[in-house]
Amino acid sequence: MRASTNNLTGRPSNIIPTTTASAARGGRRPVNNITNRVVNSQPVTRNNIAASKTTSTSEVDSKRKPKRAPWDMKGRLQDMEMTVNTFKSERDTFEDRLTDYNKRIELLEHEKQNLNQDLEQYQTDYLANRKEADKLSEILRREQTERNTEKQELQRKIDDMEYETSSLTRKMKAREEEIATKEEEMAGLKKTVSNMTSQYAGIEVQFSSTKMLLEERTKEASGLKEEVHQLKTIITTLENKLTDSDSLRRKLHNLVQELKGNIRVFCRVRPLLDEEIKNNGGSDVIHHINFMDDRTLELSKSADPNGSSMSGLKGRGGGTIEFSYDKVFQPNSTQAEVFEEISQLAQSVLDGYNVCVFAYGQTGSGKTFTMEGDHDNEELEGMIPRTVKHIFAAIKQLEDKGWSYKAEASFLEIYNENIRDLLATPKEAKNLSYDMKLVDNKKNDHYVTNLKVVPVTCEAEIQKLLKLAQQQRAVASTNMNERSSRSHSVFQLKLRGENTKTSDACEGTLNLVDLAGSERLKESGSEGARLTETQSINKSLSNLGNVIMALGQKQSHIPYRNSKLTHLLQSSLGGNSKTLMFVNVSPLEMCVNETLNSLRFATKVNQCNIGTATRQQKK
Ligand SMILES: Nc1ncnc2c1ncn2[C@@H]1O[C@H](COP(=O)(O)OP(=O)(O)OP(=O)(O)O)[C@@H](O)[C@H]1O
Repeated sequence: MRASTNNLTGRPSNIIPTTTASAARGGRRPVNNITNRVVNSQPVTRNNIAASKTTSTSEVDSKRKPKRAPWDMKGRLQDMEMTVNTFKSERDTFEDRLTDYNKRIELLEHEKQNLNQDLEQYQTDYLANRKEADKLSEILRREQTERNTEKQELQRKIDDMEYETSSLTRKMKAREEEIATKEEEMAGLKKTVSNMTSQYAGIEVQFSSTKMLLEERTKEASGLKEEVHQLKTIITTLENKLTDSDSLRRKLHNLVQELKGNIRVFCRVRPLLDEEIKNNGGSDVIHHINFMDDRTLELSKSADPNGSSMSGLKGRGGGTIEFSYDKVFQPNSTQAEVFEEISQLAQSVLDGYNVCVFAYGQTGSGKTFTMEGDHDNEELEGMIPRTVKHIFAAIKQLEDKGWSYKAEASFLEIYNENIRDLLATPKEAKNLSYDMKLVDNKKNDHYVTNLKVVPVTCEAEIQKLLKLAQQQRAVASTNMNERSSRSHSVFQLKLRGENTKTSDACEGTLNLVDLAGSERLKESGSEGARLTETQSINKSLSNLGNVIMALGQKQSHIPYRNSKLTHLLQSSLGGNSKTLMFVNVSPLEMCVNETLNSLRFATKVNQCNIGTATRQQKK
């Protein structure tokens, strides 16, 4: 156990050295004082003693007066005794002082011990304080970190707020400007309002007068309404009458057609081609043909010393002759204009009629152009593609009325009285023979054995077939035309319609025929194989004429079987069908004799009444 302490030094309170009593009384004793005191105090050493002894001996020597004679032994003994005594008393003094010093050393030792204890205590305290200080600095560090974070957070908030403040200030400024503008506007508006108010007063006056006027007009309008109502009734009646008259017109149209024998003839004169214009001195005027109106043309011919015929009067020289047809198309007529005139026929096929369209004329007169045209140029497309387009568009429209149609197409040519399938490739057609056979004995419907009949659903499919056929058509050259086509081509489209709403059904066939060139043997200058071709063509064309004439004259025997062409078209030529013949005419003056023949043939055909077309209804 440590002695109880009463001061900061930790020295036991009961041990107070005399030398430090005053310091102890004054509180904490400074260590330096002790050190100083120890340093300043004289240490008890032999030298010190000797010094003090020396001092005492000299003092004794100074008292030794007078100096004793060497013989004075007694005196000298006395002196010596006195010196010994002096030494003795000095020794005692030194011993006392030594004792004193020892005590002091003891005290200092004790004090040193206390100081060491104090030092230990200080060190312990120091360590404890150090630990405490570390703890506190850790806390302080943490606190600082937290405070820093808080400070940063607060700084951020301050920044945000500053930003917000600045944007609000900006907005406020903008608002202020807006307000100023609005105020300006308002001032303007106020002015306008006041202007308008004065105007309004004027308008109000006007309004009341207009109101009165309106009342008058309303009265008038109600009268007019009544009138309109009456007029509407009249219009409805008229419309009904119009519908009736339209159907009457159709009836009359059909009646006219019937009266005309259902054969119509259109004449088309082609324009001069570029090369021909050059040869014509750069002019496209056709001098020998005069167009009187859209139904009549006049052909003139200068006197011919060789005596070619004009009006059948051989050798009588030049003159003019007039020809009239259902329509005459001049050289500048477009394909679209021509088609417009035959579109009704296309419609008739859908209604269940057989329709036959021929193109007749000499080589190079424009038959193929009229029937097929240019497949790659929509504007120049001929009657076949246009009819097909028209039919498929009409089929689509008729769907709403409950009609659905099935269509089948075939395309053949008759060359030298032989049939060739234009839709079959040479490989497909190899070893096949094409003959005409009756579908059944009761009817005159014929079909061609082995002929490719392609079901078609759209115009595009037919266009493909037409292109294929065009590639395959036999084109032979003659003196008359390099692209002369020496065969008849027959495009056939069979349509079968059914109406789900009315249970009606019908069947119609469309025949579009591009006949071979009609030039006479003499004009064509043909020889050898060409001669045979021309003879064959002439034979079938003249037989076509014979059939039409026989039909017109209502003969009991119609010579259909005399040629493949008439045989094939038997069901489409006659009372049952609507027939149209294009007579194509060359504009070349050198071809005037052929033109005359063609026009005469067409006139004969036009004069025929081949019967009444009947709709082929199926039940
Ligand atoms: N209306 C027309 N407009 C412009 N060019 C035409 C017209 N008619 C015919 N042609 C042109 O005249 C030339 C002869 O016509 P196309 O070949 O049609 O005669 P074609 O009577 O069919 O002859 P072929 O008997 O040899 O078949 C062709 O170059 C054709 O493009």
